[in-house]
Amino acid sequence: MTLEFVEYPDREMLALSLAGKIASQLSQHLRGNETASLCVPGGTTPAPVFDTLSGTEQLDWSRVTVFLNDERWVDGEHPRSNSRLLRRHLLTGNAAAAAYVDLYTGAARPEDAAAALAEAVAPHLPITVLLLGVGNDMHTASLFPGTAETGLALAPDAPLVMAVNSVADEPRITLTAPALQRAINTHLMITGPDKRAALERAQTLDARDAPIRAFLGDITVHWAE
Ligand SMILES: O=C(O)[C@H](O)[C@@H](O)[C@H](O)[C@H](O)COP(=O)(O)O
Repeated sequence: MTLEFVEYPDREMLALSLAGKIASQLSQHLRGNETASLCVPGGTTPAPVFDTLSGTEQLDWSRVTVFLNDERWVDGEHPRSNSRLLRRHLLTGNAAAAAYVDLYTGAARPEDAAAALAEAVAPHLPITVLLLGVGNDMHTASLFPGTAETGLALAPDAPLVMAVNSVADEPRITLTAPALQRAINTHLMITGPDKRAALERAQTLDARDAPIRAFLGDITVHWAE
C-alpha cells in the first residue's frame, strides 16, 4: 500500500501531467485487453484535466467506457449535473468516441435506478483508471462523513451503486467502496491548501468520518496550490 504525493508548480502543470498519466495507463491496459474503463469525479476541480484528456489522440477511445464516481439526481442539462460537465469537457474531441454509462436515468428517485445502474457498471469493473476528488469535509464520490448511508456504502458487501439522500441540495447516486476500491490505478486530484489539510486530517480519522480515507491505499495524490 503506497500513497504517493506529487506536488506541481501550478494547476496547469498538474492538469497536463495527470491527463498524460491517465491516458498512458488506459493505453497500456488496452495493449493487453479489449476494453478499459475510466471513472471520474464531477465537481469544480477536474475540468482542466478533462480538457487535456479529451484531446488525446494516441488513445483508442472507442474501447474506453467512461462513468462518474457519483451524480446529482438532476436532469443532464441542469447546472449541477456532473454529466453536463463531462459532456462539455471530457466526452468531446477524440474522447467523443468513448462509451458513456450515464448514472442519471431520469427515474423519479435514485433508489429506483440503483440496481439497474449496478448491472450497467459491473461489466466495466475493475475500473482501469479511477480519478477521485475530495471535498473540504473529506467526502469523496457521494460518500459524506458520518452518515448511516456512508457506513453502508463502505461495507465490503455493499451493492456497487447506492442512492444518497442525506445531503443538502438534491439526492445523489454513488458508486460504493466495493466498486471503487478495486480500481487498477487510482488518482486523487486536489488543489489549494484547504484540501491538502483535509487530506492530512483524513489520515488520522476513521473512514466513516473521513470517507476519502477508505481509498488511501495504493493511490497517487496530485496537488497544486
Ligand atoms: O459530484 C461531486 O460533488 C463529486 O463527484 C465530488 O466527490 C467531488 O469530487 C468533490 O465534492 C470535490 O468537488 P470540487 O472539485 O467541486 O471541490
